Amino acid sequence: SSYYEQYHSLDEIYFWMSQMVRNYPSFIQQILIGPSSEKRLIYVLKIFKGTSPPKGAVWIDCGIHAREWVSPAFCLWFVQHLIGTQDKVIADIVNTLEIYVLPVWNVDGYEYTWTTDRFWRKNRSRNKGSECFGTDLNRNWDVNWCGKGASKDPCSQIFCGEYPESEPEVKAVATFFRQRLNHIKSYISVHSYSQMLLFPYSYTTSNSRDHAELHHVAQKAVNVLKSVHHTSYTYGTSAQTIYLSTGCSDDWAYDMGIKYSFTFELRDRGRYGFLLPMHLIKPTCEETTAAIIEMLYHIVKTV
Ligand SMILES: Nc1ncc(C[C@H](C[SeH])C(=O)O)cc1Cl
Ligand SMILES: [Zn+2]
Ligand SMILES: [Zn+2]
Ligand SMILES: [Zn+2]
Ligand SMILES: [Zn+2]
Repeated sequence: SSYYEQYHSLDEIYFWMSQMVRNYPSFIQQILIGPSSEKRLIYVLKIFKGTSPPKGAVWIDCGIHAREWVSPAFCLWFVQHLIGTQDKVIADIVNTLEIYVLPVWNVDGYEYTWTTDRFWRKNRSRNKGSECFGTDLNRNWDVNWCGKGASKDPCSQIFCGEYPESEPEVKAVATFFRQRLNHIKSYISVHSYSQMLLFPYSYTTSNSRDHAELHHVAQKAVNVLKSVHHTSYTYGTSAQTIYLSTGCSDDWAYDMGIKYSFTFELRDRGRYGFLLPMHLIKPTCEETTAAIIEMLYHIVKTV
């Protein structure tokens, strides 16, 4: 099976990124956004094919949670698809918007799942006064930090960290966003598993002021997704659809003014869970790509 139908180690993904930049220097740039807590480098790829200045940017991150391996697999697939396809809709999008893709956010945790513990979720930072390592990078954001759905226990899988943005992986992305606030129009975070498309809020069950539009975009995306391989997704606000949680990246982005803020939970619903077999990478990436292109097409019409 092809390169894009396999899971790849961190070193392989670093090599893949350098190859993409080398092979498509006019379309792809590599941006170093900061070090991880173990001093590995965190890179974002910027994809743009336009000749006139971009009308805005969209952000897609993968691998915030280490064990969710299909997420980085999707980011690699998606970049390859943006570059390799002749699709008119995609051409329109990459000629108008810059696409920022972060293939592996939690680099230390991802490496750890390859070497030591396949089910690790958090990053690998040391916690003062505790034997337990790691903070949940999706509970460390400065938005109702460490309230419901997060824990102050360093040994918890949803440990919120010492303080908001205490983790270098979070600080790097937050800084990147603050430098580009009016430029970035959409935030999409890719997780697994449960087959859900979620949007703010997760820190309250109330609807956001943009609920109707976000609901519309999610509904369209889920319908397009289903049309590819008959995969059913649920969708709605995080708090109403899964659980209340605080300090999440999508809520932070939304409250910073990035209206089109979404979290994907890819396949499956629990049969394989985080251990999604390689032969399901292709259908998962095909359906998710179709859904995200539908969303970006809606967004590109609004800029
Ligand atoms: N805003 C959010 N959107 C989705 C989720 C679910 C993921 C599932 Se891996 C998580 O718990 O971090 C959690 C939050 Cl806080
Ligand atoms: Zn996750
Ligand atoms: Zn609704
Ligand atoms: Zn099918
Ligand atoms: Zn629409």
